[in-house]
Amino acid sequence: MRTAINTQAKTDKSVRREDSETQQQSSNNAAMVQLRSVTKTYTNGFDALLDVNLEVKHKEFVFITGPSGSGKSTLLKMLYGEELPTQGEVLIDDCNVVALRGDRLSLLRRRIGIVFQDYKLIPQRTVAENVTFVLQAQGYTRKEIQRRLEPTLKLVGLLSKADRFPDQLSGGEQQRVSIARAIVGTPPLLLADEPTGNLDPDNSWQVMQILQKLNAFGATVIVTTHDEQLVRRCNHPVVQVRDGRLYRK
Ligand SMILES: Nc1ncnc2c1ncn2[C@@H]1O[C@H](COP(=O)(O)OP(=O)(O)OP(=O)(O)O)[C@@H](O)[C@H]1O
Repeated sequence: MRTAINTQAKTDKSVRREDSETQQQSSNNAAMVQLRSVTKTYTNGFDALLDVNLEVKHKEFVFITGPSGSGKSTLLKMLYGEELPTQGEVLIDDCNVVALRGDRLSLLRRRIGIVFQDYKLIPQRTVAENVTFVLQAQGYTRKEIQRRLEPTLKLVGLLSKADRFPDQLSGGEQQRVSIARAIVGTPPLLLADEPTGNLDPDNSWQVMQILQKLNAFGATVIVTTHDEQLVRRCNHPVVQVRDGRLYRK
């Protein structure tokens, strides 16, 4: 198991623009994600994470487990800059998330795909539109968007449902749309926060198989889950969060 819970020296590089270039440059042994002595205290004084250290290497697949309220979502939120640590450093590919603002934070976020438990699809938009609207906002050409859309929908098994609206899909299908949206920009890092929390065992397994396939293609994948059975079924490193501290299982 390459996942290490440790402390390392400080580095801060600028966000690199080209995903594919960065992926090629990254060796398997380089850290994709590092938390260094991270504490998160919410404004009400609650310590959600306490002096936490974590390292996830490029191309690893790691589960984050732990009881409800233990700090799993807080940990993921800090990786994409939704929450800032009260103390410590959060590094993505050696880039200090805490120091980023504006465009540089937006560029970093383009390199991170995020999947949520509740899908967060736009009801008035079709599957294809839900998957591609971020690319449109980022200024991709129509040709490039089309080039990316078809293989992405194929990968999640929804090519035939590109013109459906979210309320015409099952929960499992909606979650697969949200995975397609997260990966259509080919981010090297994929974060999934309880992606199977609303799904039955069959759909959960389907989602896990897609995430594992993306990992086999080279993405670093971090998944939070309560589902011990699912964790046991997959052979990936597990980090448990308990009372704001991390434990390797
Ligand atoms: N904005 C906030 N302000 C204050 N406390 C918060 C805030 N967000 C989360 N918390 C608290 O921090 C703790 C960790 O929350 P977090 O959502 O990270 O837990 P979790 O492990 O993801 O839980 P679950 O599995 O139920 O989603 C909880 O006790 C929660 O109540």
